[in-house]
Amino acid sequence: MNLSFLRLRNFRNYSDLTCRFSSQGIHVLHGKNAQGKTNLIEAIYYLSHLRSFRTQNQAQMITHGQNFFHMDARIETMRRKEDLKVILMPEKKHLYRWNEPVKKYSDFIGILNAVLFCPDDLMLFQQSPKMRRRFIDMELIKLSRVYTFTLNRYQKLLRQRNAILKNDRFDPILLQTLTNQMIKDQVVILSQREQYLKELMEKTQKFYHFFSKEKEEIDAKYITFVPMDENLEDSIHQAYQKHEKRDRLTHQTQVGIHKDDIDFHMNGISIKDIASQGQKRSLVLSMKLALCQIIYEKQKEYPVLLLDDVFSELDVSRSRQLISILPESMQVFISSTDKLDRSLFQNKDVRYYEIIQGHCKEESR
Ligand SMILES: Nc1ncnc2c1ncn2[C@@H]1O[C@H](COP(=O)(O)OP(=O)(O)OP(=O)(O)O)[C@@H](O)[C@H]1O
Repeated sequence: MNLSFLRLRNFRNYSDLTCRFSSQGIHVLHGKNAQGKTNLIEAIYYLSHLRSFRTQNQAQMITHGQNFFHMDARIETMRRKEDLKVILMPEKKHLYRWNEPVKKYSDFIGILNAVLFCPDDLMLFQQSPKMRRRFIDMELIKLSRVYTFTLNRYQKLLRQRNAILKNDRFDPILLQTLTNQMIKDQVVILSQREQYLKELMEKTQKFYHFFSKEKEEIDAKYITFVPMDENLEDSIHQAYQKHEKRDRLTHQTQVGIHKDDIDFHMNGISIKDIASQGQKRSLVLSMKLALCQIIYEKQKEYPVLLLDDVFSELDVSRSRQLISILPESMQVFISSTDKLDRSLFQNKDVRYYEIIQGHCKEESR
C-alpha cells in the first residue's frame, strides 16, 4: 500500500501543499526545526486514523486564522486505487471516498493503513492503562471489522449501563439484558486482544534481538479481571454477579475490559521499572516493525511506515540495523533535522524532500 498523492489546504503551516510520492522506498523529509516535517507526518497519520497523535483537539490542526482544513489523497493498494478526502471544520468532519460521503468513521479508518513511530511512543510504558489499551485497539480496529463493531457496541452498552445504575429505580431486567450482551462482547474483545498481543510480542522479540543485539527476554502480559481460559464467559458472568452490589452503590460498572492493562516486561521485570531510554526506543521500534509484519501477513501488503525523528537518539549501528530491516516494498517516511547521508541507506531506494516553512520540495536524484 502507498500514498501516491497528497494535497493539504490550511493544515497547520501548510496553506496549500501538493506532493507526489513514489510507491515504495524511503522518503526522507528533512529540514530545520519548526518547518513542518512532523506536520506532514501528522497529516498522513490523520488520514489513516482520523485522529492526531499530537492533540486531542482536532481544530488545532487548522491553520491559525482559517476555519477549515482540507486533505485530498490518492492511496494505491495491490487491488485498487482510492481517492480520499477529509474536510475538517471546528465542529464538523466530512469524509469522502471517490467523492461519495462516508458516514461512519469505521468505514474510512484504515483505508490508508499507516504505522507510526514517534518519540512520544516511549511514554507508552509510563502512561495510564487507557493509553496501553488504545495502543492495541488502534491497530485491531484497522485489522478486524468484527473487533471494531464489537468494541463500539461494548462502549455504548457500558455508557447505557452506567446511566441506568445512576437511576435508583432502574429496571433490573433491562440491566440484565445489557449485562448479558456486554459479557458476550467481552469474550470476543478479550480473545482478540490476547491473541493480537501474543502474536505482536512473538514478532517483537525477534526484531528486538536482531535490531539491538541485546539478549533480554521481552514479553507482555494482558491483565484482566478474569482468568483467560475456556471458562471465560462463565468467569465474566460470575465477576458481574459478584460486583453487582458495588455497581449499584457506586453507580458505575466496576469490572470489565474498560479497566484492563498490559504489563510489558524485560527479563520478568516491568519495563517501566528497568528499561533505559535506549532499550525502550529499541523495543517500541521493534513493536512497530512487528506490527508491519502482522499487517503484511494478514493483508498481503505492507502498511505505510511513518518514522518521526527516529534517528536523533539512535546510534549509527542501530540506525543502520533499522534501515537494513525495512522491507524494500514498504513505503516509508522519515522526518529528520539532518539530511541523513545516502550511505546510511546502503542500496535502498531513497528520495529526499526538503521542508521549508510549509513548503515541500523533492530534490533531484
Ligand atoms: N495550526 C497551525 N497553524 C499554523 N501554523 C502552525 C499550526 N500548528 C503548528 N504550526 C507551525 O508549524 C511549525 C511546526 O511544525 P512541525 O512541528 O512540523 O516542525 P518540525 O519541522 O517537525 O520541527 P522539529 O524538527 O523542531 O520537530 C511551527 O512553526 C508552528 O508554529
